Amino acid sequence: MGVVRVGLIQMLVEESKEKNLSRAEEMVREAAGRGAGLVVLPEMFNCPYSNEFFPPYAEQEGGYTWQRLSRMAGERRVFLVGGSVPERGEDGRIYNTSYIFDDRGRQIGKHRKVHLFDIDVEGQYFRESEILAPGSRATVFATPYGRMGVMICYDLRFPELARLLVQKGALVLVVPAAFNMTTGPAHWELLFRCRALDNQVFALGVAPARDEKASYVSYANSLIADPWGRVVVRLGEEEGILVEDLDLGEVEKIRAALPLLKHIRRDLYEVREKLQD
Ligand SMILES: NC(=O)CCC(=O)C(=O)O
Repeated sequence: MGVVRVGLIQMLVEESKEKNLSRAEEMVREAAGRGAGLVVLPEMFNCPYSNEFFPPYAEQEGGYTWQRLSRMAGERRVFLVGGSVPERGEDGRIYNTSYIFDDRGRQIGKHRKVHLFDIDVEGQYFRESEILAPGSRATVFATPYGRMGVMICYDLRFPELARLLVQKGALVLVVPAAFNMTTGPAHWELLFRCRALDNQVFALGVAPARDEKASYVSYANSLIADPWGRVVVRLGEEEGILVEDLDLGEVEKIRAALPLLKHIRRDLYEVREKLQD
């Protein structure tokens, strides 16, 4: 367990996949140049966040976007959580998928969004389930700094999934996301602080920059919450990169002083993974 310098990429997502990939590449290069060892991209970073775009943008694992991500990680020598992209699964269904690479460009993890974003609140309607299929696994990956878990956006609202990741050893929750202008101001920071505090971990939220002209407007505000439940740093609505050192030793220190995870009454209740495929 050590100190990891993270780079959170809050990039503008446009309609052109090629431009999005080039922008991601540039910003990953900049984050690496500033010493980041782990870099994170936002949800659907290569594709506008809208159901109509998911099928034409979907690619299979190992496809063009995957190869570009692998190259970014390997060339820049960073661990890379490749935001998320529409994935065409082996079953023909489309998933909202995050690929994770080590600093040699080798895939070391893959998370398919488990909870699909189907909401109808005043100011925001979305139904991912009309196009996307849900994943069925809790994803943790190993780094030289410690283990980390991945959730994609709406997944963050489910404390059971965060707890499963923590039970599997995650010290950091990495969350590529794209909240909107209704739920973002109300819940974004609160959710990150809660998941960080109730699991005593770092929680990283990485969103696209805000584009008022898009059909779905990202709240942006990429941020880091620490195991004490504080927001350490936060961006605004513009494009930018958050580079920050996380001392993962803090997790152990805070857990020793305030032993929440030890005080769980496993004789009364439990969170358990049920694998489905
Ligand atoms: N892309 C998403 O899953 C959005 C989640 C969101 O905005 C929320 O309020 O939850």
